[in-house]
Amino acid sequence: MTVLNDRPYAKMNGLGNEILVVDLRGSVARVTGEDARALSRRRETHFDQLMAVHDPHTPGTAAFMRILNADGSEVSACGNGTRCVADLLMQETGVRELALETSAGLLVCEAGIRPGEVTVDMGAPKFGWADIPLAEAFADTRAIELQLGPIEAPLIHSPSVANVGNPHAIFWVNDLSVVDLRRAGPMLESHPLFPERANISLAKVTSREAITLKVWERGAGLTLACGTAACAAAVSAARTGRTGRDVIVTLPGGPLRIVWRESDDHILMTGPAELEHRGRLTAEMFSDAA
Ligand SMILES: N[C@@H](CCC[C@H](N)C(=O)O)C(=O)O
Repeated sequence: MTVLNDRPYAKMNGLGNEILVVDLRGSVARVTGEDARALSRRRETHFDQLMAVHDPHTPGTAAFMRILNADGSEVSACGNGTRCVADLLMQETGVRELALETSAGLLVCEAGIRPGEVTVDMGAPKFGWADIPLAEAFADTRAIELQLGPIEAPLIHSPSVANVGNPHAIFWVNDLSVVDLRRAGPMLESHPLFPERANISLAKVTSREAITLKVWERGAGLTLACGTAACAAAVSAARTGRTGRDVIVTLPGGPLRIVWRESDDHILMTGPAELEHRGRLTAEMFSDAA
């Protein structure tokens, strides 16, 4: 019998990015990659990211979170999932501010003006080639050498790269359908330049304050929204002079506000979290027959 049997879960979403929150507080149970893949295959627990919520490791924090993609890989950041967990724990305890911990550090979360709205301090971005990480040295990561399509007339090229807790490549385009991300995404995600793979975005800057974004997520595929991709696109746009530091990033699932604060270099992401249903995990959810 799986150790996850009878654990409570909440099916949520952040702008349509499907999030499964599994509450493991008070137990020593851990979600394996295989568990995650099994849950993701089921309709009622289907997810892009699974947020496993554990008892806090650090005094003063509300919980420790492990994050797994639908393919079972473990990662250290998920913007939409963080808002979902924060909203759930804020509803549970009545607080309007709390800190969550991941393997990458602390994330301070604050309730917004509208119900379900949360602002997360995502910390400072990293731009060094080894921090992304890239497989080879690039002095300037605002535009690296990578292209798709014919050598003399590439369809997309020279992405900006950033690490906002996870690796992102942002291709600047005038037309978001210039390439089919369903086909191009898997190739670029696993390109030899990205030793830990990467999240791949097409970004269209529509004004100094607005970006439209489509994302192919590492380990999950095309999603309706990706919080960290919105952060990576916003800081990369500001860094390359395309926008200011306070932008609305519109994804297929809707908009996120991203502010890259000058005083401490931190990124603030604001957007909604929505609860769809709650349930309890059962042993049969992990069996092949399910
Ligand atoms: N949907 C997420 C990002 C989740 C992790 C990503 N797929 C990765 O592998 O780095 C978000 O909202 O940030």
